[in-house]
Amino acid sequence: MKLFTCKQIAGIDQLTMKLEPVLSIDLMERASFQIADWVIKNINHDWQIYLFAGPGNNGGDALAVARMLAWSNLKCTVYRIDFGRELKGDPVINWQRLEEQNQVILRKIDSEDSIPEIPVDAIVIDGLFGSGLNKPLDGLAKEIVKQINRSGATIISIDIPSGLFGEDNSKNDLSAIIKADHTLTFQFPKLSFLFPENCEFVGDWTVLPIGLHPNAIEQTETPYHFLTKKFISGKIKPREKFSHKGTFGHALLIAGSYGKMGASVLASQACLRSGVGLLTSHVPQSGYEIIQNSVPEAMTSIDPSETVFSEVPDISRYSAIGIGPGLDKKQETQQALKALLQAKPSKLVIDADALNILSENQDWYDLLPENAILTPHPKEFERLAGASFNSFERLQKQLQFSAKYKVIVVCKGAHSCITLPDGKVFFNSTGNPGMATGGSGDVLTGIILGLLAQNYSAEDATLIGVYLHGMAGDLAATEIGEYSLIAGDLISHLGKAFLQLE
Ligand SMILES: NC(=O)C1=CN([C@@H]2O[C@H](COP(=O)(O)OP(=O)(O)OC[C@H]3O[C@@H](n4cnc5c(N)ncnc54)[C@H](O)[C@@H]3O)[C@@H](O)[C@H]2O)[C@@H](O)CC1
Ligand SMILES: Nc1ncnc2c1ncn2[C@@H]1O[C@H](COP(=O)(O)OP(=O)(O)O)[C@@H](O)[C@H]1O
Ligand SMILES: [K+]
Repeated sequence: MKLFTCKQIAGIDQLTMKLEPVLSIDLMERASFQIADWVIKNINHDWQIYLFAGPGNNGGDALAVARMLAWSNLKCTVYRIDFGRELKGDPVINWQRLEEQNQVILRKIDSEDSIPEIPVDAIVIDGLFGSGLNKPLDGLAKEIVKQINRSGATIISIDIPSGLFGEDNSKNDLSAIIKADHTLTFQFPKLSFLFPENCEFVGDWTVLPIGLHPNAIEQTETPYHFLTKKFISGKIKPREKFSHKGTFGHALLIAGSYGKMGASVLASQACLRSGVGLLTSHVPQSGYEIIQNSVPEAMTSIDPSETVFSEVPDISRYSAIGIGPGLDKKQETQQALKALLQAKPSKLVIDADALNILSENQDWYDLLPENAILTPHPKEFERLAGASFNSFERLQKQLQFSAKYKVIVVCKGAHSCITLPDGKVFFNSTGNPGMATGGSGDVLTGIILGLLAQNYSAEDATLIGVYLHGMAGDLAATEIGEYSLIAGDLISHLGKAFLQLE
């Protein structure tokens, strides 16, 4: 699914009106109906509803929603912010329709004194400002936001929490943004919803389709995408009847050190469960029995060192290489990593300590082979590319890094963010907080490695791997819940995740 900036969404709205064609007031009616329908189905009908309407179309939506809720006999009061300027366009029509309906109490807020007290057991519907916000809220608007946030009431924001920008909030006033429990957003999630620091404003979010025109969406170019099941399913290759283990590649995994062999075991198992033909796990001598016992399907390559990775084996036999989980950062490991990079493997996934070593030797970045896949969590990314003030800024750094070194970067998190050298960005839609547990990342490395070895392109191996990993986590969580989920459960649910994609 494509994701757009607020400005682009306004353009798609306009194009929809022209192409469908539909009048703006009717599009607003359609959008508002979706909101009202969700509210009617999801809230306690005994509760008082306080609707706050701003001066633009977001306010227009709120006015239409109030009228629709009154049809179902919900108890609504509308508070319209009055900046002393006349309402224009569709909000005027919706105001008149409310007056004619005469079932909703109508109030205006023109000073701080007229901001209502809101009881805890009320529902607030926030239609103050939407995607047309052009500067941080201040004055009366900010005071209303603060009063709503203080109330403890359940807050439902229309389209976007008022005060939040759809993309960059680096310069925003964070005390002037609605903290919604639910955000009901039209057609597309806004980019800012995918950044962890905005969770306190956005709450749970739901996308409500409002029938924006497919051609308008198609015509509008964007680098941003949200991974969907349909998109990923289309990339999975069936296994041919006469295929054999040679068809599915031979992966080399360089992982584990004394005391951290679990990383190698988890990544090896995940790699095998991802459909690879053959796997060789390169381990230090002390890891030999562990890997043989825990992953009998894997072959082994034994390092001369008793405890760490210190020497690159002959890599010519392997179709893809994964390196990093549990490696440690000893001097000999650092030199061996450098030697591996100098050998220019054509398909490479780099994780964990291999990334940490890289970030301590930044002059090696130029050695990164084209289309290498780097899978840092945000802290590892910070070590690689420097600190960022927020996720939006981090995304810009990530895009620069991908473009400069021609590599794919996966910044892992609740919505893992994938950047490609050509500037495309993909946010993951699968996964859950149960996956915030040691070893989850090692499993991801194994999955991506397995797919790479099977000759998926670096881009596809990354997109499929990230999506599948989260999906395995979601399947595991439905069975055992998020609390007890451990990395091994991701591996045992990979098969079911593949089945869902077929
Ligand atoms: N365009 C369309 O056809 C549709 C738009 N929809 C709604 O329309 C919204 C966008 O509407 P608008 O573009 O009118 O924008 P908004 O409703 O977000 O508000 C824009 C108004 O607020 C003022 N404003 C902006 N920032 C301000 C600030 N910091 N302090 C005080 N005033 C400020 C602007 O001058 C303008 O009058 C969407 O979020 C969505 O809720 C929906 O009705 C669906 C269809
Ligand atoms: N709250 C969350 N929601 C979805 N996925 C998550 C969440 N927390 C962690 N994950 C996923 O779990 C993995 C954790 O990786 P990482 O931080 O490298 O862990 P480790 O180093 O312990 O293996 C990532 O793929 C990340 O996307
Ligand atoms: K809003």
